[in-house]
Amino acid sequence: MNKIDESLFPFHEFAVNHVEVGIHAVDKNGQTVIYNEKMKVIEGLALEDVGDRSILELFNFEQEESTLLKVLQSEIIQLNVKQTYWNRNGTEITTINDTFPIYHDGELIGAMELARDVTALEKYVLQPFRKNSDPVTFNRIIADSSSMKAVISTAKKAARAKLPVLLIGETGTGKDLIAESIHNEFSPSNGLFYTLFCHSSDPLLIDRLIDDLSDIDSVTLFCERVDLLSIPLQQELLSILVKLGARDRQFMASIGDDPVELIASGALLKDLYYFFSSFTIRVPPLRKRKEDISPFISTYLVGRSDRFGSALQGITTEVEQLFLGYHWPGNVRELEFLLNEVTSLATTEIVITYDMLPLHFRMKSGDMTDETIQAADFIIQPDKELLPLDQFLHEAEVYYLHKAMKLHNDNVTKTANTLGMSRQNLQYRLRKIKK
Ligand SMILES: Nc1ncnc2c1ncn2[C@@H]1O[C@H](COP(=O)(O)OP(=O)(O)OP(=O)(O)O)[C@@H](O)[C@H]1O
Repeated sequence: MNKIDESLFPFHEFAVNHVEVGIHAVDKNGQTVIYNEKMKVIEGLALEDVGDRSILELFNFEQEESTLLKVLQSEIIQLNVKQTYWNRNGTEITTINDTFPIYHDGELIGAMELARDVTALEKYVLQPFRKNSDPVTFNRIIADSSSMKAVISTAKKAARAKLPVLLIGETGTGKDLIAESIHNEFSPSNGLFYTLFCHSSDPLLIDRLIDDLSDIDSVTLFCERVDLLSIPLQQELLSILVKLGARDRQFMASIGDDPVELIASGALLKDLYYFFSSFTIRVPPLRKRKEDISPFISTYLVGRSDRFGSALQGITTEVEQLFLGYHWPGNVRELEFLLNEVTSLATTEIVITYDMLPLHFRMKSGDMTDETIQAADFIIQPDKELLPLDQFLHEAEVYYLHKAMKLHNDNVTKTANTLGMSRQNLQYRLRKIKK
């Protein structure tokens, strides 16, 4: 490489780390060589996690599902490949990826993936419960479980009181749906429903909010996942909210974790929490209200049949058992995406059978159910053959991490503290055992 090229290295490095596109490059052995800032945000991984591990180890991909590996093997460019998954923070991410083989002096030296984050866009395009432009109301929300009934009852009180509301819950539990239903409870008198997507660290986000809202008197502002906003932007947001507060405006926000924990870890500004928390509504994860799974599926299938004439009417007992045993880290959204995937491939089938479930789901659900490994499996029995040590240690790790997560209600930070490891390390291990 000549001198002029070398002098451009700092520019290249700057561009790689500031561009709003995730970049992940691997050498021809599949080892990561470039992993930029945006990719870290998208995948929720730190560079230490990536280190010199191969991408097969890092992600919950089947070999044929990793586009980087596919391109390394086939040397064929892959364009516009959509991937949806849950990153280490439990956040659901949808990206559109372009992946290219990389050559030097005519020889293949690796592959590079460029990922565009389309999560926010995707959410609004792909929501079967948001038919056309119908406003979302409480009667759209599936709430058969007593815990969800209590949530809806508090949300209705909040709608009447018109005080700030903070919705707390894991990703995909239905916080946006509840916020919009609160707004529409007394529609049209509530005016505009404005969502501020806080997933972005764009410094102009708040400026745009001021431009959009300063002349509108009657509005509900919903700050979606305010805990994902940087602290300086949270500070800016708070001072704007205080200024905007005077007129006919309602404020709501959602966060993805316990507020005390978020404040302690520096992810949420205490004063912003106080601002929103006149009404706090905790939306339970789906694994804690499994009574909602069947009604959700029935409503989904009826909707699918009305709109696309699908013949599917239900699920087999085997699939139901699997769904009831699974821990649904992506909550209702994960269930909805799974049903989208299954129903889009169905033709004349009337019920969803185990064989119709995608391989990635069958593997995940099999690994993480209690029945897979029992404590007794670790006791040496005279009538049982000994396992190779590696296999024994692997099974013990799966068992121990699964139990530890359960004890802490699937809270990664708390489990990591108890096990004396970093959150990143635990996330990496959990992903590894899910394969
Ligand atoms: N109780 C429910 N009844 C019907 N649909 C639901 C329910 N809960 C969630 N959904 C559907 O699941 C998807 C995710 O819901 P929503 O966007 O409200 O979740 P969220 O908790 O706000 O997620 P995030 O924290 O990622 O913003 C949506 O398509 C929504 O329609």
